[in-house]
Amino acid sequence: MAEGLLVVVSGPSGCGKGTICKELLKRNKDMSISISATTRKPRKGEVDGENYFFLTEEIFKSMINKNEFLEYAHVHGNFYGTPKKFVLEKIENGENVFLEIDVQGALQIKEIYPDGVFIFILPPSMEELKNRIIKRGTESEDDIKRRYKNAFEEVKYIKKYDYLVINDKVIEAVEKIESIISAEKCSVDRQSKLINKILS
Ligand SMILES: Nc1nc2c(ncn2[C@@H]2O[C@H](COP(=O)(O)OP(=O)(O)O)[C@@H](O)[C@H]2O)c(=O)[nH]1
Ligand SMILES: Nc1ncnc2c1ncn2[C@@H]1O[C@H](COP(=O)(O)OP(=O)(O)O)[C@@H](O)[C@H]1O
Repeated sequence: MAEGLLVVVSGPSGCGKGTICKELLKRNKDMSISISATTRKPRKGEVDGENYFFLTEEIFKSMINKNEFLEYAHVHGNFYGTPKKFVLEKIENGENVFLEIDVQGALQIKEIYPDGVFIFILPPSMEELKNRIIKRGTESEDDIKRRYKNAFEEVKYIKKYDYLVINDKVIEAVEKIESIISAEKCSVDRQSKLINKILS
């Protein structure tokens, strides 16, 4: 069986990564999303084991020591990491897995898994980004400032990614990502086993 795709989605806070991934999962039953671990405190309405695994710094660090993360990074003052087991099992099983992670994590994944598909999301403008973070209403004023400032650092890494999707209308961004995945699945490199089978 062909391996599933590992799809990395990054973008500044408030650009709409979460919204887009949620919609993608709703529409595509063969996709799953990796649930990250974090030391950030849960936002109102966030559920442990659904949005994130909310951990203490002590437990997070013990997972680092046990090599249980595919990648991890310190972002906006908290630790975030991708638990290894879930992602590797799904991919081996032929399923497509999304990682919604920051640029530091994406670069680590690129080193160990260059076959991944790397997508960067941008809002239509930085003004709109600020409006979206404010409108979401989940962050303190200091955190909004920090996330907005970090956005300008994160966008410096866009060229490390394979694709850029602008999230103006959610549904259009979702459709673009679905098209990227369809095209990637048709790539010659990813189909060498199938080519051999057909030609044998
Ligand atoms: N490296 C890494 N970054 C992550 C992971 N999970 C989430 N992030 C990133 O951490 C940042 C903050 O996430 P979050 O606190 O949910 O805030 P949001 O981006 O404003 O929704 C975002 O850039 C996420 O993509 C992870 O497992 N690893
Ligand atoms: N295309 C869009 N147009 C308008 N608002 C959006 C759009 N995409 C997301 N939002 C809103 O912007 C806010 C931030 O989106 P979210 O998915 O939480 O971003 P991220 O996960 O990148 O931090 C949310 O309130 C969400 O409803």
